[in-house]
Amino acid sequence: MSSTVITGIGELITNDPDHELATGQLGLINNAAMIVDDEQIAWVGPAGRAPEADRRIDVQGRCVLPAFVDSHTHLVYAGDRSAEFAARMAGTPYDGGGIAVTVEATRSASDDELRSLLAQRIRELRAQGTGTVEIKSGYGLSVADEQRMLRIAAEFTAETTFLGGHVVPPEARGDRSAYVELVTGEMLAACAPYARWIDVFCEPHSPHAFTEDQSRRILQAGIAAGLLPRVHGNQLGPGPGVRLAVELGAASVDHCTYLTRADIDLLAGSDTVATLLPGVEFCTHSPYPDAGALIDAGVTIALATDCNPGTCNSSSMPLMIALAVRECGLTTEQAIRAATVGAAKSVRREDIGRVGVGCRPELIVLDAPSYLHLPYRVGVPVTHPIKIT
Ligand SMILES: N=CN[C@@H](CCC(=O)O)C(=O)O
Ligand SMILES: [Zn+2]
Repeated sequence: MSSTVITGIGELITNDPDHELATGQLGLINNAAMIVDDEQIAWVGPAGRAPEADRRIDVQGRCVLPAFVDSHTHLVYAGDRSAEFAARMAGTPYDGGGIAVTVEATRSASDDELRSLLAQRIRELRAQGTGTVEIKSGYGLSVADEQRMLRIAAEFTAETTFLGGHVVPPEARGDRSAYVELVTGEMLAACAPYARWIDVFCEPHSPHAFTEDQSRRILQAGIAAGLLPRVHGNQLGPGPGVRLAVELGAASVDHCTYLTRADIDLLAGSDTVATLLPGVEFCTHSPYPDAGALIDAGVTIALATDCNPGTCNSSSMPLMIALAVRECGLTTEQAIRAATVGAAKSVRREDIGRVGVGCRPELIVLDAPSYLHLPYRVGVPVTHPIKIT
């Protein structure tokens, strides 16, 4: 096994406020170094005390942080909905209807086409600082198409999510209950071997998505099959998503655009992370969620891109940080925590999103001396993955 010392780190974000040298909520260490072996981080401390290693990377005073965790994406798809984006910028509201357009294009694509589109999207998000990524199905909506989406996604990540309950596909609209039967039966059985998570679009404000009862049935079936629940909720208006997520012990409820005081209190008393997706508000011309109210109540929040062809076709975590700071009431420190350790919690992982002994060496360096440059240099590609081997 070979070891690498990364040194010359002007600012190191550890997200470990308990480290003896760390300060603030980001667990910041100035003039830091770390030792990394092939699999994990082996030592973190001041540059002057770094042990010897086989190889040396000197980042010359730049800022190093854990790679972002993008805990909510829909990256397996074919087709293009840029015209829909243009219509929304002109005032057409989003209701989930465009999902069927992507379903048709995705069903028509071959495995190789989907794999190569996904590989390109993964390259794109890595260049923007993302390490671990969660990927959902949900544009197949037939047994075979959902299964192949997850099979292809699983070639790229361990965080795969079965989203047969995204919308009711066009051919099933005459009998919505029969579609729920399919999702909870044959489709779940075919998909569970390729998925870690189950998700549902629980949204009474969309004619295409699922009611509270249907969503509960879908999530409970997934749980019974060994999958862990997460929920798309409270995106288009107030609704039952948060309540259902907390009731079922979901790791995360995502969107949280429209929350009541009762929703915030429920989240505060639970272990469910509120995942905010401000790129969606940007791309759908919607109001931004009030992240400050969640933080004040003690709720753990995550930030993710929701990268998908309909509501946010961006894989840029730095953009989500900038939007969270500019529009959602977070400090830069809170936004970076949400994009790293908060998002890691939303996929129930402790080995990512932090820099500590035993963590995975998913690290990025900024072309900047300070993390403050992340939202400050909005739109500028300042993130670079650190290649250990
Ligand atoms: N809201 C549901 N699903 C996606 C949008 C998918 C689409 O419009 O294609 C989301 O998270 O925003
Ligand atoms: Zn989504």
